[in-house]
Amino acid sequence: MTIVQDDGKPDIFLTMTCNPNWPEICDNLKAGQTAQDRPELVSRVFRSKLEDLKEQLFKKHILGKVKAYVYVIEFQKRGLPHAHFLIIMCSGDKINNPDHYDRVVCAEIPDKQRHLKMHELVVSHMMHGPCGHLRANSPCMQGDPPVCRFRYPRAFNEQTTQGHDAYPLYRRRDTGIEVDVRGKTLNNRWVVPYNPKLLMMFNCHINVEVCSSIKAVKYLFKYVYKGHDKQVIQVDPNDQDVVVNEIKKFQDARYVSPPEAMWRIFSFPLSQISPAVLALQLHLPNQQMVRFSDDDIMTEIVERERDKRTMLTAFFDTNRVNETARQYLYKDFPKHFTWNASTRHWNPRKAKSQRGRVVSANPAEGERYYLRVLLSNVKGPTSFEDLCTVNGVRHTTFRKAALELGLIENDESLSQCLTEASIFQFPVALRRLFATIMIFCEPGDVRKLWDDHYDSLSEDHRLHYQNEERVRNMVLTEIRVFLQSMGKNLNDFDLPELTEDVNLHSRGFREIQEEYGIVVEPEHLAAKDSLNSDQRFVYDEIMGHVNSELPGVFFIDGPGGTGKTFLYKALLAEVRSSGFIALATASSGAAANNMPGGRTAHSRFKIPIKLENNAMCGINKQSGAAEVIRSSKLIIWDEASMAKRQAIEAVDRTLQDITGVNLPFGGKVMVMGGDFRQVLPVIKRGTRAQIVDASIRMSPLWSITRVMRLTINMRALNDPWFSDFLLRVGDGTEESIEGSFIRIPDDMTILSANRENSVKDLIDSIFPSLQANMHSSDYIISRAILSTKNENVDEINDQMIDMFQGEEKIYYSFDEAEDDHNNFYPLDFLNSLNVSGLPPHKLRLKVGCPIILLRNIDPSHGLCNGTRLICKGFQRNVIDAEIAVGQHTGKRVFLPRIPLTLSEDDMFPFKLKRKQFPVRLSFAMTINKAQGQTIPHVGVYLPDSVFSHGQLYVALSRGISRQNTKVLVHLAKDFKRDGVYTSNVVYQEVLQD
Ligand SMILES: Nc1ncnc2c1ncn2[C@@H]1O[C@H](COP(=O)(O)OP(=O)(O)OP(=O)(O)O)[C@@H](O)[C@H]1O
Repeated sequence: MTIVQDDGKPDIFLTMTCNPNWPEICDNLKAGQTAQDRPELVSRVFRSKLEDLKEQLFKKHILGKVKAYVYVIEFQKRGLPHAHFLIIMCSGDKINNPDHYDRVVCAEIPDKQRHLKMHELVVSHMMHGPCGHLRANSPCMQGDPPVCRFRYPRAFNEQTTQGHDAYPLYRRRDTGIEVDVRGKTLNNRWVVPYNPKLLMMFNCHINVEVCSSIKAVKYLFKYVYKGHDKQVIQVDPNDQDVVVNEIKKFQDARYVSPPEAMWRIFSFPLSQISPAVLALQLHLPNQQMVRFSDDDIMTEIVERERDKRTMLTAFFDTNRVNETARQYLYKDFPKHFTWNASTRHWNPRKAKSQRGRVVSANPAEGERYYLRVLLSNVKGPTSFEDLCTVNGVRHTTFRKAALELGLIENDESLSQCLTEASIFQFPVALRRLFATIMIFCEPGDVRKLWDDHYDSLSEDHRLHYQNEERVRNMVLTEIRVFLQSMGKNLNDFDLPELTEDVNLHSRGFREIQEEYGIVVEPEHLAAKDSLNSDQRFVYDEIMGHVNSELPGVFFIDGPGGTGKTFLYKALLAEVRSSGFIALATASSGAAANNMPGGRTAHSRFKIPIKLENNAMCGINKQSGAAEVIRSSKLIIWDEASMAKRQAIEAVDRTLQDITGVNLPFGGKVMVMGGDFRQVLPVIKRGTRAQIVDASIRMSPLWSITRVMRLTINMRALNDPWFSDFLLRVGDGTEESIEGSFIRIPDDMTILSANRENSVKDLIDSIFPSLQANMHSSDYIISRAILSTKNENVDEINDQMIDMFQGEEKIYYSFDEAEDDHNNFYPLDFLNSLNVSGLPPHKLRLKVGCPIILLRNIDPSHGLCNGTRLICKGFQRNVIDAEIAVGQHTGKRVFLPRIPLTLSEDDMFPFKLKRKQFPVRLSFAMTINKAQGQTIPHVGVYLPDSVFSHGQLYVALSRGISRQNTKVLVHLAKDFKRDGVYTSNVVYQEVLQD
């Protein structure tokens, strides 16, 4: 599954068409013959060119290192042979942004004077059409009115951008270059995208496109569907130089159904495809397949077959007598045993391993399906009965056993979740859980859940009040608050009516009440007296504006650790303690959680997800959301450097509209803060220029913003050398070699002679004496290892949970491909997907281990994407956890399983729905998730270099000292220098004034 872990996306789609004028063809034609008269010659030459092309692509890595590919060759009955390739690159060479697209693909006609040969090749092979009004009868013109089905002529385009469908919109500048093709004048709008090197080498039509979505796979497999001639699959995960001549090893692909083939692309490394996959029999007890002829007698058949072993029963038998066999799943058996069909025995394997696949079963088949589910998860069963026995209890059906093991979903799971949570006896947390279930878990019958669990939901109130109605109203009122903070109303659900508002303070707008309800911590109020000189200056300036009701737009520019959050807390406490409203917002939930009453800017201002030009936020002028803004004396927006300027501009326009004041942000005192050295706004597959352009610094608002700097690093106060080093890394001024490689000080590095040992060394240095400290939340939460990619993070988390003592709880997700009525995507395939942003299928936890939340469950109560928690207890359908960071530290919460789907639906050609607890382990986490957090003992694990602006700086600046920050870099083998170097990406253009 390495490919999907990368990001699951194929990178390049390439089509090569035979050139009938290749000398290898022309020179072998007899007088008067054309290529069409010699199909066998054409086919031979084309295949040999194809071998050359593969050599270039997969051995010489001309477009980057290739991890896997699949191709289809079409020998059309008429027309020229051609081949389509779908190529997946190795993780370091993934084609992820338009700058990279431009290095691989060109869609312009080269200048004739400067690149004559290239110019001629493009004109001969890469110009589409003409079609449209230039040639209405071109075969590509279809529909009514007819349009070119390849959408030529394309629009001119100054720079490459990401299109909405599978392909990017390549750069096609209006250069004025025009060429004559088939009697018409064409320009860059007609160029079929190509790769210059390949075009030069192969002198034929060779279309190269970057696939930015999996939808391209569907396109490719259309050809397999059509039953065309051949297709070959190769996946090479270990980059072994396996010499395989697929042309010789054609496989008739007509019988491979497309999803199955896609599944193979995603599932199997080459070594596992090449030997045929052994289909493992699957049958219920005494229901194996039996062969007989028409004249066989029934009783004899039964007698003959009764004791005949099948692969499955022989698997049980082997497990009974062979202890080593018991460590394998049925599907993995062929890797270690060979099946002897005549003796009907599994014998220990001596030769190369083989891959097995249990014959598929559809959920509609009932028990056979559940048998398969059990076999896919339970190791070493010795009989059908043994498979049905869970924790010593023998179940009567496979379904019940699978249910008991948590492998399939219980229809009653939501009700059980509440029952299990009620055991912990935290009625407030239970009410929050009830609201969470209503919002996220799609319960079928809310009223029944309410009725069944009312006693536990109301337990605490019933102790104090006798009046039934009042108690019910109190419970409902509280649930309403949770619902409202998540943007929903009580009336949206089938619940009893609230007959009296028990909350006497809730007159007026809820948003206003909430703000007035924020408790000012004495510690924050006192913070103004311990501000350093920089902080004091900024504080006085801002409070001067607040007190004199003067408008003002500020930006507090401070490197990580210079006390921005500390200062915000002091400002918020001061304004609030005087009885005024101060709104605390931040770009990320994690940063919002660091401030009392903090909300994400998106939820506070209702910023639209799609930010068109001149967008406005979705706040109604008469609403509480508008009123609370109008009433506020101060607005803070932390991490504004991470927000898109279009979002900030939308807030500016909206505030002017709401307040009716024609001044920036409606004349409010707006305090933004952040650090441009840290991660910038996320633009999916954006170019460097697009990312930079999205920064607030590029906004017209920047010119009226007063920038104030904090320079004293309070986090690393005791280690001035370290804070200077961090600044040099962030500013990109640390001395570098080979462009961007900087040296990590020797005492901060972990030596990486051997990958496995060095990872262990890193873990030991960040989590020393783990066994003795495992149950100290402070110890656990003050440490983390950061890395760039999920796969590296998973590697560490897997090791750490093994090291953690205590009973392991495994939660399996329930996965489905939505609307997959034909069961095209087998469950094992869905389960095997490990996708960033979704929890794993197999979630392994232990009491005391740290986890990180992957969704905004209830941001105003501290449960947002990125919140770190500590596991306190497990039930089958609920996790009991404690918030471990931010304002809500110590709060107990119950987490239910919730259905999660991928926000990017172009990741797979189907919609994956995974029902799982929305958490991952967080001994290790990605650098982006750690932004804004102080992690006193921080490890930075860099098996690959960082790839975006500010990542290395964010990782290092989570720490507080050189001594407690450790970096592990896996250096390239050919890197021959003293010391450890790693790449540091800094976009200078966002740092310079
Ligand atoms: N004036 C101060 N007195 C004492 N401690 C301070 C002061 N200012 C900041 N600190 C402490 O320094 C550490 C870093 O401060 P803070 O988290 O506010 O920095 P930041 O600029 O918000 O960092 P980042 O950008 O990385 O989130 C915190 O532990 C904070 O409590």
